This record gives sequence, structure tokens and C-alpha cells, in this order.
Amino acid sequence: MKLFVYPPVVKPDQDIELFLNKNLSTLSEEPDILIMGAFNDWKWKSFSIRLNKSDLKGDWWSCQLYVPKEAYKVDFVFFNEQNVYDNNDQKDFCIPVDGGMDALAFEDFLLEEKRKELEELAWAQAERERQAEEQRRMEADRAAKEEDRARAKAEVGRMRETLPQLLKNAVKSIDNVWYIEPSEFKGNELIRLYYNRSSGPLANANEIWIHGGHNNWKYGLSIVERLVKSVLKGGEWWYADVVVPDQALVLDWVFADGPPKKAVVYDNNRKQDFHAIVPMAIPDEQYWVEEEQQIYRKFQEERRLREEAIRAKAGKTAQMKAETKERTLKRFLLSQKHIVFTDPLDVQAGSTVTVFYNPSNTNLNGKPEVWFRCSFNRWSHRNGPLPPQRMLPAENGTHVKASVKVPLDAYMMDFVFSESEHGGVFDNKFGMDYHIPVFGGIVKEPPLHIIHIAVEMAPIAKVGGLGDVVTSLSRAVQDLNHNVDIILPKYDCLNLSNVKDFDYHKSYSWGGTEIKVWHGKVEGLSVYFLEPQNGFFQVGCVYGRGNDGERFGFFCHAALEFLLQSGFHPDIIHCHDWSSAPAAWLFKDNYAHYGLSKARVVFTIHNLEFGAHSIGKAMAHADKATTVSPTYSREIAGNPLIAPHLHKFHGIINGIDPDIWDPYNDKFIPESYSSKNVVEGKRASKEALQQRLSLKKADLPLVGIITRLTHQKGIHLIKHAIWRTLERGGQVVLLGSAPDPRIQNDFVNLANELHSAHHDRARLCLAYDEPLSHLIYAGADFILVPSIFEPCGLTQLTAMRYGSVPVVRKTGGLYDTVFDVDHDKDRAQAQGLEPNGFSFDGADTGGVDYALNRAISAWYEGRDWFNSLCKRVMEQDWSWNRPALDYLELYHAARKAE
Ligand SMILES: Nc1ncnc2c1ncn2[C@@H]1O[C@H](COP(=O)(O)OP(=O)(O)O[C@H]2O[C@H](CO)[C@@H](O)[C@H](O)[C@H]2O)[C@@H](O)[C@H]1O
Repeated sequence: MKLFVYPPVVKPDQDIELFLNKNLSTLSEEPDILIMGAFNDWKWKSFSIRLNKSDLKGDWWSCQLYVPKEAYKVDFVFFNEQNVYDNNDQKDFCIPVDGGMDALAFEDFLLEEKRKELEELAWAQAERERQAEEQRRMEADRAAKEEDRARAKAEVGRMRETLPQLLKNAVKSIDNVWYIEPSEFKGNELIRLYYNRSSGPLANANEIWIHGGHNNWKYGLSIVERLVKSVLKGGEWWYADVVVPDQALVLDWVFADGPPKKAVVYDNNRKQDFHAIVPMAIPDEQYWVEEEQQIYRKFQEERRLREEAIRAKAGKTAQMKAETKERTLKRFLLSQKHIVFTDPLDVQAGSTVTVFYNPSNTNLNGKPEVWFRCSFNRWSHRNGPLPPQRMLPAENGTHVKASVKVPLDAYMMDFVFSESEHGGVFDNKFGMDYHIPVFGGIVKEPPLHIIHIAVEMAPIAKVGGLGDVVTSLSRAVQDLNHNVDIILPKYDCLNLSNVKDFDYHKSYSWGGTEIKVWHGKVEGLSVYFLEPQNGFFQVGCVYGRGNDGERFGFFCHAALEFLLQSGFHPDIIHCHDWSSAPAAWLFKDNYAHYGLSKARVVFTIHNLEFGAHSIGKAMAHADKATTVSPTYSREIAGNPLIAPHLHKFHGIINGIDPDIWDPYNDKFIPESYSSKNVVEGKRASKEALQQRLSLKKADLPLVGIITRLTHQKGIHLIKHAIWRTLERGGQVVLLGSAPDPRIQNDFVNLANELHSAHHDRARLCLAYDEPLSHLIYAGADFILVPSIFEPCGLTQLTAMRYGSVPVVRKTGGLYDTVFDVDHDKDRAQAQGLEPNGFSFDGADTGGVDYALNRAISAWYEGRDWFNSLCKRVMEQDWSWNRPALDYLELYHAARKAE
């Protein structure tokens, strides 16, 4: 025998003695022997102990060893403390531990330990942040105090300078008009001020009041008293007892025939007001010190109130945002309830969940068996997929079910269904697989790195909706903890005031020119600006030069070259429309095999109207392609540029950025509002809009139109709707810019006609004006979008965010986001929504009339109902909360693409 332990059956949480027969070991010649080991397949608590010669007969050496309570196995080897080992012929030694955990339970134990450790780390981190925040707050406080002190000092400085002027205007009395008793007085003392009623315009007044202040009215009205008739002085002298304000050097006042706001006749000393010197208050140094202190306290109090209001508002904003997000996630999880759902709905790491599946709505319909195949963390979990599980009938009669234990280190649950244990027909959600987020796990999803190559970006280089989407999609994906960069041309017409930390980054040579790269933050996003020295982007505009194709082709290539030369390894390169379509094929042709091999290309069509050739080519080269709504994706599915690629083509609806478009925090509207006070909020905005555009200030239905004026947007329908609205007694505001000068001229003529015939009810603003657009979204009752085609459309979504009711033509994304109050109840319900607007078919004027007439009638005839509709549309979530999750699914699917 070479080895034994005592006691012979090893139990956890116990001391044992281990004996080695040195004679039989490869270490027989060595003077020193040590044991080196650990528990549980070398995963737990390693040890190294010296063996001593024991009392047993023969060459038995031994040591004591404590077996911890979590052990299921002891693993070890022997060595001479240098380089001679006995490792049991490379198999290592092991002794089983009886009656404790098994290997699986130990894995769970380890995860639980890890969770505790992470919790402690998180707590420590939170504590550090709290302290840092406290530090920041104290510093800010110190800075604020200093600033307020400096302001108070400056203020006192100014007062001291103007004092002589102040005193010059003041006197002790005016003969026969007023005087004060006693003649010597100072601050905080009671004085009696006499006034001769017959001396001025109040000679016939029944009442006399003093409206007074001090120190040249510096603190507004600080004295208001009614004067009493004095019997002693023949009835014309009246008096009031007045306490002199503290710190007063001069008293200022007028007399009037009533209290403030009620008085009609005044004696203001021929517009000079009256000014009395406070004789005993000639200011000394002490006076100024006190004055400064008082002003300082006033500033501090004002600041405190201001900051409190800001904090309260930020808190409320964050709370509303979180609530919306949670509601939307619930809706997302429930949206496939007819196919699949879990109980509980939000899956927690470490818990057991039941998955319910209804095959009758999928390609497994009618199969006698359904098998559930599940893993975690996008199929990358260390345990691999769970063994397939046959699903059992659920109590509800429609679904089948299976239960799974979710590991503590899961962040995502992944599954597909098949007809048999070994596979056969699968339901894998059209190649995307089913994924359900897991909350509370100890491992977070590793971030993806996404790079957008784009030629527009709101608000610094926005021409239309494409610019909005580049910014808002990126922000939403970044909010989900992924890394996003944007590459944009450095146009000379960039609005740089919206770029933070703008800095020179590097330069490189490519395409026969030097390219300077700048970096900055736009709306919290990292943006690289490429500035080729060949002047391609020094032309005063984004589009509209004869060589746009050449310029943007160059830009796309330069962008890829920049990624390569800078050692970027993005997971996804996302390009948009014809203008950055070349990135798709240039990447596949020139970069996919050199350095940037990890990246996959996603191409999004915002509008198929322009650049057909480029779009077709990008469709062929991209790993995944999208357009901006499901309906538009179906509308263009037959197009020869698209049709061959349907297997990788998806419609994902756009969202709007809830921070950029937020009536609760919008500096361009007069009163902030949420759905709780939508009626009051919108009324204030409507009045401000009418005021600003010189429209009649009246409670009329107001139709807003915000659009690029192009054929796509339904120009003849827009014109018709303007006349129809006026006919129905409403007001119309159109904000539109026309790239085509003929259309622009046409609208200038229409504007002239309307402004002379209906100057108080119609206004066409033929310009691009972002601030005005905010006021229109907020002030309008309806936003009209009668597009001939519309890939998604953002204006109807923004309208709803501001509680304006959309009136739209049923096409593309308009169809997917607007549900007619009379016709689309079921369709809305299928999305977990209620109807939210008015819509019409057809491209003739009859259609637009149909929708607009119902909308305006609803306004006139049922204001309460209409107001509740405004509130309802405002509470719907058209942000990126939902679509960003779809894009992430798509990015992951793209990564799996070969
Ligand atoms: N005169 C003006 N002044 C101020 N702001 C103005 C304005 N005219 C328009 N805007 C603003 O520009 C944006 C227009 O976005 P849209 O999505 O409605 O249309 P666009 O056709 O440009 O976008 C294309 O791309 C987007 C994004 O994918 C798709 O939604 C859409 O269907 C597709 O045609 C909105 O944010 C709107 O407020």
C-alpha cells in the first residue's frame, strides 16, 4: 500500500491524517516531502504541507489536513519542494469526501460566493461614489458661496457708488407738502409721516395711502399704509405711522387714493417720487458689512430654492423615465404571449422559471411532441446547452411547459423548440432564436462595440429623420451598456456649439490627401470627425453638390481606413442609406480579411427613393439589412434591389429620443408639462405659438405640419388640408423647407395668399427651425402627416410625445404607429395599445378630408374625450426602449452570420 488516510471515510469539516509510504514513491530518495493540493478538482482552497516521518512501522510519512465543509474531493500530489514530483503517473491523487456537497452543488456555492463578493464590491463602489458625490457637492457649495459673496460685494460696491446720487435726491421735508416726526430717526424706528392732501392731485381723494420702499426702491414695495386725517391741522394734513425698514438710508414713496393694485389717482411728486433722508443712518463701514451680509443671504436663499427645484424636477424626470421603461419591457415580454412567455415574467438569476409555449401559432403546429432546448448567455454559458427536455401540457390547455433552473451567472436565457429529442423541425424564431433577459445575475452581458458611419447626425448636421435616428438609436444602445462611436464628415457647416470636448485626435494619409481626425461628444456620444484636406466637406452644406456620390464614397472608404489604422475592432459597422452604403461593400472587398475581420455590417434603409444603385449593392454585401418599419419592409419587399435579400432583411420601427423630445424638460416651450397636466401645458404652448406667429389668440383647433416639402410628403394633400382646416374654423401652422426651389416658390405664393385672406388663422413658415418645431409639437392639437410613402416617419411619434394627436395617411411606419380611433381598436390591442389618432387610405383629397373632418369634429364636439385622447397618446412609449432591443437582437444575429 502506498497511501491511506485516517479516519478511512473522509467527511467534510473534519481533520484527517494522511500517510504516504515513501519507499513506494518516486520521492523515496528525497529528504524532504511536501504535499501540495486543493479541493474539488483543484478549485477550492489550495494547501501545501510538510510531511513528517510517522511512528508507524516502515517508511510511512504523514501530515494533518483539515477538510473544509464545502469539499467533495481532495486532490493532491507530493514533491520535494523543488522539482521532483510524485503525481500518481500524471493522474494526481484524489480522495472522495463523503456526505457533503456534490460537484454541482459546489458550482452553485461558488457562484453564490461570487455573488456575495460582487455585492460587497458594489456596495463599496456605491459608498465611494457617495463620498465622491459628497465631495463634489461640498466643492460646488464652496464655489457657490464664493460666487454669491463676490456678487454681494459687487452689489454693495455699486450701492456705495450710487449713494451720493441717492442722497442728493432726498430731503428732510418739503414745505407745505410732507414732513416727518421726529425729525431725527433711523432704521427700525417708528415715525409719523404727514402729508398735505391739498398740495397735489389727491386733493379730493377719500382715502390716502402711502406706497413706499427704501434705498431707491431697491427692495420693491416695503411700506404700505393707509393715512389718517389729522384733526389738529385743519383737516388737510393726513398722517401714517411707519416703521423705517432696517438698513434704510433713504425712504422712497408715492401717495395714492387706494392700496396697491386698487389705486387710480397718484401723487408721485411729478414723476419724481418722494424721497426722505434717514438722518441718523449715515452709513459707516459696519453698515456696509451688514448690507453685504444681507444681500449675500438673499442670494444664497435664492440659489437654494433654484437648486431644490432643479433636483426635484430631475428626480421626477428620472422616475417617469424608469416607469415608462419598465412598462415597455413588460409589454415586450408579454407581446409574444400567444407563442411564448415565462412565469414569472421577469426572470431572476438563481430562480426556477417555467417556460410556456404554444406550438399552434408556429411551424411546430400539430407535432405530437415538443422539445425544449435551452442555454444561457447567448448560447455561451460554461455548462453548454441543457439536455433537451420534453414539454408537458400546461393547465391552460393551449400551451406546453417546461421548467428550468436559471444559473446565477446568467444574463440571458436562450431557447428554441424542436419536434423531437434529436432535432428534426425547429422553431428558432426565424433564425433569431428566443431570448429573454435575466435580471440580478452576477455576470453582465459583455458590451458590443458598434460604429456608425453616417453623413447626418442631429443636432449638429441634421437634414432629416436620418440624422435623428443616428443620434437617438446610438444613445439608446449606449444606454443598454454597449459601446458606440460615430464617424461623420467634418463639414464646414457643422454646428460646433453642440460638440463638447472637441479636440484634434490624429491625422493620416489616404486617398492622395491628408485626413485630419477630430473627436468630440455630441449628446453624450463619441464622434470622430474626418476632415480630408481635399476640401470635400468645405462646401457649406451636407448634400446638394453635383458630386455628392463621390464625396461620400470617399468618406466611407476613409472611415474604414481610419478604423483599420487606429486598431479598432468593432463588432458591428452600421451604415445608412445610399450615402454611407459604400461602407458595406468597401468593407467586404477591402477590409473584412485584413484586420477588421471580426466586424459585421448592418445596413439600414431610411428611404429607398434615392441612390438605388448604391442601396442594391449594399443590400448584397451587408450581413443584415433593415428598414425603419415592418410595413415599409413589406411594401418594398418586391423591389428588385430588396427581393433577393429578404432572408437577412428586417423591419424595425424607429423610436424618438425621450430626452431630446421631452415636454417636461423643454426650453423651447413656455410651461413644462406631463400627461398629468397635458391640457394646461398645451394651452400655454398654443397661446405662445399664436402670439409668436401673430395668430388670433383664441381657443380654436390647431393643425400643425412639420416636414420637408417634397413629393414624398404628400404636397397636394397638405395644401388641401390647409384649406379644409380653415373652412372648419381652425388654425394651421406649417413649418416646412423645400429643397426644390420650384416647390419653395409654390409655397411662397400660397403663403402670400393665405396670409392676406386668413392672416389670423394660417401661418406658413418656410424655413428649417428646430426651436419653432418644438413649440408647434406642443401647441398644436393635431399633427398632420399625409405622406404618399413613409418608411417610418418621426413627426407623428414626436407629436404623440407632446400630446398632439396624429392625423396620417396609412402607409409605411405611419400605419405601424398610428391606430385610428374608429377602425383600429383590434390592431392596436394586438400591440398592447389603445387607438391614438386618425388615419385615411388613398392619395386623394377625399381621404384626407375623411380623417381631418373626424378629427376636427371630435375637437369641437367632445372636448373631454379629446383631452383624454391627448393624455393617452402622451402615455404611449414611442421611444427606443423597445426598438433598441430589436436592434441588439439583430446585431447579435449578424455576429453569428458567416
Ligand atoms: N422645417 C423644419 N424645421 C425643423 N425641423 C424639421 C423641419 N422639417 C422636418 N423637420 C424635422 O426633421 C425630422 C423629419 O423626420 P421624418 O422621419 O419625418 O422624415 P424624413 O423624410 O426626413 O426621414 C427619413 O428617415 C427617417 C428616419 O429613418 C424616416 O423616419 C422617414 O420615414 C424617412 O423618410 C423630424 O425630426 C422633424 O421634426
